[in-house]
Amino acid sequence: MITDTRAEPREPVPGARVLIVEARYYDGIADELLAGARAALEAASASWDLVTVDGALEIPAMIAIAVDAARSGGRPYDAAVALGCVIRGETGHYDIVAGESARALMDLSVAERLPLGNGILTVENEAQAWARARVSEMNKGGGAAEAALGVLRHARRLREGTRG
Ligand SMILES: Nc1c(NC[C@H](O)[C@H](O)[C@H](O)CO)[nH]c(=O)[nH]c1=O
Ligand SMILES: CC(=O)[C@@H](O)COP(=O)(O)O
Repeated sequence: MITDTRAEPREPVPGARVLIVEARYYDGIADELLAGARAALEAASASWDLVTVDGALEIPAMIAIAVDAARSGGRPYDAAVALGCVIRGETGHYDIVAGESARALMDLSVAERLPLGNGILTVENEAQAWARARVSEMNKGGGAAEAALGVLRHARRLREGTRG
C-alpha cells in the first residue's frame, strides 16, 4: 500500500483546529510567513489560533504547553504550525537555535502524534529569508501549514479506518 499525503487533493479539513506559534524575531519576515500559513489554513476551512513568542527556541515548549492545555480543556488541537526565522550571526548560537528548535519540534510531533509543520527558516542572510518567506515566492509559511494538513488528512483517514 502506498500513500502520498501530498497527492491527496487539497480538500477541506472540516472542523480542524490548528495552533500557529510564531517567533517574531524578524517582524517583516514573520508577517509574510503568517500570511502564507493563514491563507493555506483558511483555504482548507481550518480554524487557527495564534501564539507569538520571542524566538525560535521558545516555539516547541509553547506548542507543547498550548496543546496540553487545549486537550485538558476538551478542545484539542488537530495540528500545529511553527513559524520563525533564524539568521546566522557571528557566533555558534545559530546552530543551537536552528538545530535545537528543529529537533524539539520533531520530537514533539512524534511523541504527541501531532501533525506539525515546521516553518522556521534557517538561513545565512536576510535576502535568503525574504525569498523563502514571501507568499508570492517560496511561501514557506504556507508550505508548513499545508504539510501539517496533509498529515492530518491521512491521520483522520487512518483513525476512521478508511483509506482515501
Ligand atoms: N538569533 C535568533 C534567535 N535567538 C533567540 C532565541 O530564539 C531565544 O529567543 C533566546 O535564546 C532566549 O531563549 N531567535 C530567532 O528566532 N531567530 C534568530 O535569528
Ligand atoms: C541565530 C542567532 O542566535 C544569531 O542571530 C545571533 O547572532 P550572533 O551569533 O552574532 O550573536
